[in-house]
Amino acid sequence: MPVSGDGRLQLLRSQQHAATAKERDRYCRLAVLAGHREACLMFCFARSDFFEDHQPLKPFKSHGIKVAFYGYYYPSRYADLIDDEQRAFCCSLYQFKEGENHGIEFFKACMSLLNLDDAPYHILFMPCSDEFKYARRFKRLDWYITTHRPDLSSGLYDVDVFESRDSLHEAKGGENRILERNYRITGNIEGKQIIIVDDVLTSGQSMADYKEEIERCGGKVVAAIFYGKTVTRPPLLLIKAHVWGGCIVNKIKELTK
Ligand SMILES: O=C(O)c1cc(=O)[nH]c(=O)n1[C@@H]1O[C@H](COP(=O)(O)O)[C@@H](O)[C@H]1O
Repeated sequence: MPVSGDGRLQLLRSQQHAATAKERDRYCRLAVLAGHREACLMFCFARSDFFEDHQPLKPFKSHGIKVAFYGYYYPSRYADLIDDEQRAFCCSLYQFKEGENHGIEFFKACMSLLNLDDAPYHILFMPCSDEFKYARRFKRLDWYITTHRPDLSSGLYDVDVFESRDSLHEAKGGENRILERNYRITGNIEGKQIIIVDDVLTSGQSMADYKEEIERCGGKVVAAIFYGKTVTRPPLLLIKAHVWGGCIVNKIKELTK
């Protein structure tokens, strides 16, 4: 039976207030079956285990190095489609970006996963849109590394962010955008084993570009850690196929019981 616009909205609201992940999953599936477009995204965000290639705190290889991230980042346009926990994580990520959250827990959690046993390692932070934001974002991790981590050294001052540029995600061209390098590596990183630290991993283009520049200056990049990884958004058809497929399989199971 077709579900009215009001009915679809009701299903969507129900899932937003669902008490458990199981309930949320059920309401999301119902809303997808009822034809609600936003429910597809909600379902996809609620079930990253189905739709994401990489999970938080599970290292993977990319561009020949080990990569780990702390949690998923949902851009603000998706704020209404995520749950409280996801929203709280994004909020902590914004605070990290603004230098209001020191990021030490994130750093410790991701570093311990890398299982690197050939210390010392040198930490290089990803240059961002201007030198003020760069220092504000990373200065407390720099403090933590220099005061508490004899196995590491901090390269906060190895990088000179010499001019401001637009935020990368306002740059046109998607993954094919031309990255404008607004920094130079001025410290001596020759022969050092480098771990890159950044706030968000999206396409991986910035990481690859930074790695190239670090290696041109004689460093060897072994790993990269990120506070968040931007969630991927698969085609709606794929999400619908997943939900409809599951529904059909369940029906067949019921009928053949
Ligand atoms: O601050 C940004 O420019 C930014 C906004 C955003 O929504 N997502 C995002 O990834 N970024 C930045 O873009 C860089 C990663 O983008 P990719 O090169 O696509 O992996 C990171 O340095 C982020 O700080």
